[in-house]
Amino acid sequence: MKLSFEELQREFKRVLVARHVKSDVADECATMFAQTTESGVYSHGVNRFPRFIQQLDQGDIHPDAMAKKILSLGAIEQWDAQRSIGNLTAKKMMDRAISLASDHGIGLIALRNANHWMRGGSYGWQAAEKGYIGICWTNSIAVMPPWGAKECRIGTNPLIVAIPGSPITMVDMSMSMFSYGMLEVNRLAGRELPVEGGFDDNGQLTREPGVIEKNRRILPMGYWKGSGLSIVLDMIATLLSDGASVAEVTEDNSDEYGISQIFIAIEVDRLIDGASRDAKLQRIIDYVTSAERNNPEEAVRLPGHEFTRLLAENRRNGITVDDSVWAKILAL
Ligand SMILES: NC(=O)C1=CN([C@@H]2O[C@H](COP(=O)(O)OP(=O)(O)OC[C@H]3O[C@@H](n4cnc5c(N)ncnc54)[C@H](OP(=O)(O)O)[C@@H]3O)[C@@H](O)[C@H]2O)C=CC1
Ligand SMILES: O=C(O)C(=O)C(=O)[C@H](O)[C@@H](O)CO
Repeated sequence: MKLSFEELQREFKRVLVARHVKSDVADECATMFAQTTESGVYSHGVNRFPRFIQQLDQGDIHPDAMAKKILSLGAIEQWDAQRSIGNLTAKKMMDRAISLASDHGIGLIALRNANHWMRGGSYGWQAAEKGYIGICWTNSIAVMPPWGAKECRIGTNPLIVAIPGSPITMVDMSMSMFSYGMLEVNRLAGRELPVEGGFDDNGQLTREPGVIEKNRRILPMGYWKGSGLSIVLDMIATLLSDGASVAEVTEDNSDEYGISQIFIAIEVDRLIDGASRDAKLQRIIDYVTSAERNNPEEAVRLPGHEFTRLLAENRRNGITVDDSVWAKILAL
């Protein structure tokens, strides 16, 4: 089915207000879920809303809580999210990193006790829209086996790197070959994965999303490389925030809450003039996209460059929402 931004936002807000979330908080949170969906990231917008409500109902998320600053070390600050709403707090933390970067050239916020932030790319994009390089990542509960193992011991810990420019270039990627959200998108559409995404119960590589969602033998992106990167991202977030690691979240908590996140903003405009910046970026873009194509029908593209088109299409034609997902939300 097709829905408008307003229909999505109104329904998300209704569900939140019905759970006694304050009207202004519900409004902002609903707007972020609707914006993520409208941008084409269905996995962590509309599709993930029922899971967010489940965590709110369980008491994992504290809707009245506000993040509080713990300490300040020049361009670095440590904050405690106090289990507040993940997407709202992440937005505030990137704003704070940008403000530090405008004073120091770079700003880094390490956040503990946080909740799932949904689309990590929202916060990288937020920095890039203001002219800053945005880098952020989060840890998670253990949902992926480390390279060589069968049992989940590491997080999908997505890493986001966003570069200001026209258009913004941004990688927003899970440390697994596919995020669980993208496995769900493919399963709901009845599609096989374009490449192997994990192992089946017999230890054979598989493209069946449903099998991997069930057995959780998801592949790290780049095999051992994604496994290693997931581990060091977890270590940095844990140390700088003095917060919980994937091991602690998994062994000590009843679900995925109390996680650790990093938000970095870096100044660009005082290091290079605008015309040189644009020319250098354009040269990179042209060089990459003019590579001889493997498949003549498929253009070579840069990450993040599709969002402006997707957003315009969704605004023009309405936003595609899976019927079963919407039915679940209407019943909340
Ligand atoms: N715990 C958490 O918070 C988690 C959150 N997530 C969120 O899930 C969402 C989806 O993540 P994930 O499934 O890893 O994303 P994808 O695998 O869909 O994409 C990963 C990256 O690869 C880029 N890309 C994909 N195809 C191409 C291509 N043909 N050419 C160039 N670049 C390409 C994407 O750019 P483009 O966007 O332009 O397609 C994106 O930057 C993210 O928002 C992520 O933050 C994921 C895991 C855990
Ligand atoms: O992978 C995802 O998608 C995601 O968003 C996650 O947070 C974790 O992998 C996990 O919570 C999925 O159950």
